[in-house]
Amino acid sequence: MQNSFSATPSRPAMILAGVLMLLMTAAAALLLPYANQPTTGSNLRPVLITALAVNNSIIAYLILLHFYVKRRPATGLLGTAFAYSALMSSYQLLMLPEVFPGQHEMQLGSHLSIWLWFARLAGFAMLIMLAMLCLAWQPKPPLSPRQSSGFLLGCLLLAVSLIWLVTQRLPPYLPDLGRLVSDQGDYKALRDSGLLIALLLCWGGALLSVLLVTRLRSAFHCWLALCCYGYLLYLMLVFSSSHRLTVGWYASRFFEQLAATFMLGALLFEVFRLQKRLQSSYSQAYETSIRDSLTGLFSRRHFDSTLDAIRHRPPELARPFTVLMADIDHFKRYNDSFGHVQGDDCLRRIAACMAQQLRDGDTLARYGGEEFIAILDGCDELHAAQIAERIRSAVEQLAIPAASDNPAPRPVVTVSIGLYCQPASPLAEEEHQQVELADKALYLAKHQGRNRVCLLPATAPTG
Ligand SMILES: Nc1nc2c(ncn2[C@@H]2O[C@H](COP(=O)(O)OP(=O)(O)OP(=O)(O)O)[C@@H](O)[C@H]2O)c(=O)[nH]1
Repeated sequence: MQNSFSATPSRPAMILAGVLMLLMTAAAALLLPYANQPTTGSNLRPVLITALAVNNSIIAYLILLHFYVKRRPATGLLGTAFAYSALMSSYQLLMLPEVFPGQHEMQLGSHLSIWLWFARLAGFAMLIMLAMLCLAWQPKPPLSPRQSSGFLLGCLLLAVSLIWLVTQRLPPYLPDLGRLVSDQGDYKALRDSGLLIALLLCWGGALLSVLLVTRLRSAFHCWLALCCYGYLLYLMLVFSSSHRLTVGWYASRFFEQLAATFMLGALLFEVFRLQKRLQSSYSQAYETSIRDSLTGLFSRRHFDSTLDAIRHRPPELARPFTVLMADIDHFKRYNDSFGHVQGDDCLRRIAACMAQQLRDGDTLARYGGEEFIAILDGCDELHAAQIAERIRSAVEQLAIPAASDNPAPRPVVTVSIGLYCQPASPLAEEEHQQVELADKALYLAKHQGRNRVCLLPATAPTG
């Protein structure tokens, strides 16, 4: 069930839902004494039913999309409940005399009008209860993609057949409901007929099933419960007034709209939350993909793409840059003496030390094994040599004890550094040639006795 709408309600969300529930109750209680007061307002029935149909269609669409992702049958049924309500509202709208005044066959008689209203509300509540029942018995693994397509089709068929049954098949067999509402909009008789009690029981059942099955463990279910509560207040206000277009009549419609608005708000919030989660997972995945897991420096792949971007920038933005390649001296001996775990620690300390010596805009990466590489953008030979010397000296000053068989004069871990400075007007044109040249400089540094910086002149042959 938690997988269906996963976010546990946060404290502020619970408080907001609680406050809204209290406000709704207080507003309904305040309005009750004036429920029968007539208003001078015009008949907004078509507008209100249109709003309801649109809102419920969007809600159904969003829930069914959620079902398509999570493939939980209960979610499919819940979407069906809202789709049913939306379709029934649309049907009711098309039949209103105010919408097609000339089309007599389209106009609702009181009999059909009451029946459609009753069937929409009762069917909606029962479908919510069915969804909750399904949630309580829901099998743990979600449906397979094929099963979920079949289930979705089944759900839509269920909604459409229910509507067909309600609108086309059942009306001739129903007792005459027309007498329950007079032409002047007096529905006192409807109030006393037992239909309202039946609707109250349906929505009470729906609210109870949401509370019992979900125990409000997710934010979405909190709002679903509030939606059911909104429908209960709606029915109470219908109960307390006896005429159309009275304060109670308008207030009841307001609560019905409010119930739909809560659901829409909750679903849009789910979408927003999902987008936020997606964004943060993407950022996390991207960060992981460009980082070396041991040292936290950039990965070789990221270095390559950065170098590529620098190499291909437009000529008007071209400026010199330096490729710096550093390699820990006699690291094999270090590993052999102290073991790989301590070797890893040594790599991490040297990586952090090197990163400290560079500017924010420089790209420092682990090139592989005990080799590091950096791009010092906008850095000419003079500055690059100073920075490289600073790095070399900082690593030496870390004073990490070297292996006992290290032939260096000072028994600490050191690095050799090779530099290649690329002037603004390129000498080395081929892909990765700057790296090859920096590697060549590093080889020279090793050859000349290690723990030193060697710079390959930019005028060196590029072959
Ligand atoms: N602990 C540890 N060792 C690594 C890692 N990657 C590479 N190495 C070790 O680094 C050592 C590199 O050895 P060599 O390529 O012979 O170079 P060197 O001993 O540093 O000698 P010079 O470079 O010539 O000074 C090998 O022993 C590798 O096992 C790593 O991630 N962790």
